[in-house]
Amino acid sequence: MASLSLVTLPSLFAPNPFRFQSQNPRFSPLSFSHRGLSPRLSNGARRRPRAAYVSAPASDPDSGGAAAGDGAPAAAWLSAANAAAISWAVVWPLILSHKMRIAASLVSLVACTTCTLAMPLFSGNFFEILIGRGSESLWKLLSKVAALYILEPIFTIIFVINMTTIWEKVMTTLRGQIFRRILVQKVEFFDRHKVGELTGLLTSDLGALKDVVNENISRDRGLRALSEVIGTICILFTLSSQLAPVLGLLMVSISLLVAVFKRSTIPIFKSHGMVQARIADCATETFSAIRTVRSFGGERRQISMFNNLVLAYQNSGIKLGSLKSANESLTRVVIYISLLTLYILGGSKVKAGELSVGTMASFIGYTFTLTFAVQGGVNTLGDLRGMFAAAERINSIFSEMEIDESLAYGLEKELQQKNLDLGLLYRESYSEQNQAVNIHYMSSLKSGSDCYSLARSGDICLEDVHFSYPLRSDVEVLNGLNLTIKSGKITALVGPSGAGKSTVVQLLARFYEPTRGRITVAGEDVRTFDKREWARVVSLVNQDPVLFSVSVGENIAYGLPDDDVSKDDIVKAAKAANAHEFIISLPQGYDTLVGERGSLLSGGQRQRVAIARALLKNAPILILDEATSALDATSERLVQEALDHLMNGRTSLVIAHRLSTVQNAHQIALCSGGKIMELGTHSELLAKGGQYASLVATQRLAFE
Ligand SMILES: Nc1ncnc2c1ncn2[C@@H]1O[C@H](COP(=O)(O)OP(=O)(O)OP(=O)(O)O)[C@@H](O)[C@H]1O
Repeated sequence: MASLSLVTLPSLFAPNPFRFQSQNPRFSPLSFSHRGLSPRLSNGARRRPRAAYVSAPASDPDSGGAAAGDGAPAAAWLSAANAAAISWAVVWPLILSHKMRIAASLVSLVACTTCTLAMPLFSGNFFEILIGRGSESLWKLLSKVAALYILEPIFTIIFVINMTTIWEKVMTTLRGQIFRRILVQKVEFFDRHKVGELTGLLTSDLGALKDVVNENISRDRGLRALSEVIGTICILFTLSSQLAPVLGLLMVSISLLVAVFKRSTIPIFKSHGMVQARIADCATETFSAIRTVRSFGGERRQISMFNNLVLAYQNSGIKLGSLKSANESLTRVVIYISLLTLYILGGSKVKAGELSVGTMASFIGYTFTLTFAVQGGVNTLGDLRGMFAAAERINSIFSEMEIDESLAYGLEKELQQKNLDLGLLYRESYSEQNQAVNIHYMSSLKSGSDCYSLARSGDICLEDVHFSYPLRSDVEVLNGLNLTIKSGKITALVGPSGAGKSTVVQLLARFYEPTRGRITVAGEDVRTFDKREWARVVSLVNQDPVLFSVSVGENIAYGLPDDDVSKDDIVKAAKAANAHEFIISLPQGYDTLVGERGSLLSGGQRQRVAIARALLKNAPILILDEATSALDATSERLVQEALDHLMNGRTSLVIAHRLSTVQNAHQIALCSGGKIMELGTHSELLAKGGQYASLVATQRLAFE
């Protein structure tokens, strides 16, 4: 992923040039950049900044990834909307794209296995020479052994490097794919799944997939174990068809033992893993709620909770250890019994002159090779089981996924305009027919400039809007809401708690779409615009704006996440938002980090940074959802001034509980029971003596 690289221009900022550095790699998923595009002018056109203070993401993750086969056009995601995220059909083409490395891996695998399997044979010859029966000289044999000792590690290195590289690349692509597929899901998907669940999917579940190769490329594991088992059995039957079955029996019993062990430990492993996860949960919850813990004196309770979990973890760990040691001992017993049988049978054959001492010695060597290889192979099977379980978990989450088509297609269209050949990850599902459907869908979407000019000049109308949240589809939150938000004017939306005001905001921001009715701008249904374009024309500032844990400057620049933003533009926006003064008083000015979710700033400061971000975005439609409700009088005044500046000339919808803050709005709409019950100016509604008037009375506001 590209990190947010920042261009500094010493000539512009001398003598103390600002040095923005990407402090937080988590910021980097800002993807699909418009590198080189510049902030919009008021007419929607783009302007190139004089100097890029905060640049767009340094490299487009998709273009960068495309080289590694990493990247999927949104249309391809769509065509694969119901395809499993992890399946052979997905993974196999990714593996096959590294043909040279696969060939190198296979050749080196055969070569290093041959070296390994040749060693017991040479040991046998060694003993033959020692007892004077060998046909070659000792030094010649020893030089062959030395050559094996040199070659085996070299082939092993080639095998391990190639296998690791192939799998790392495949996993990088899969991670990118899954992240993108999550990112274009409908908002309700994020209502349904916890953040921890989704991050777990990208980290531990995909980690299990990654480990299956990383942990099985060593000797006696995975493919090497398999090739050693096959090779050893062939050699043994060639050496002695009578003794080979003894070792065959040994192999079967060890496999059974390890398999039984693995099965018996599954529940303990599971509970061990679960307790581990609960320990992590407990620690995260305690530390993130440390102020609540302190204020309630809850330290003892948290300590005892943690101790109980650690104790449970210890007990399951000890149980696992005991089972492991039992398995080890049993394996050894089986090896010893086999060796004893081999000594008895083989010894008598050597004595009778039916078997050479060298062959007998080789057999003993192969006993160990086979044992370890079989044991390793069974362990690999266990890991594979874990991998399939992880893939199943990932696929089960994906099976519920519903791609936000309008967002994905918008993204696809943008990428196509940039002539980005991303390579298709879901080739098998990206048929010509799919492409035709996608192109048709995309061409029916209105262009970005249409969207911008309509949003600048047209009224927004909510026409007979009905809505239920997908997770509570039986409860109708909005039922037939009609409202016209006039272009360039301020409309206030007020009403009792739970009336549906924030829901209107969510629909206007198109986080959700109405279940019935429509929202139009200048008469055009907003669904005819792709969501990326729509997002550019709507600015949303709410009560608790989320800042990223990067610097103040970068947070403001996020108003235009795909553009190179100049320092001048950032400062201008900050000044207009009444934020410049406090920003320059911070230790590193615009370079000061704001902490997780902006926790190192006060509520009012966060709010003003968010307003500066919205000012930089310069969107024609503005939505303020309780933007000043959490502030004290001084902050509120500063923020209100900034908001007045922001609202100037824009189509604004303001939601406020404190009616004093909206009395000057051009029109006030009273929402109740999912409908607009009253509409007019403050004085008109007061004169009407309805619900608004009684709300005003309740708040004891002496307006006139
Ligand atoms: N994501 C959601 N999923 C399901 N129901 C929701 C969701 N968000 C809100 N609701 C429900 O929708 C109804 C309207 O909520 P909404 O937040 O729009 O009210 P509001 O008028 O903004 O209230 P307040 O003034 O208290 O913020 C409430 O009953 C709420 O429980």
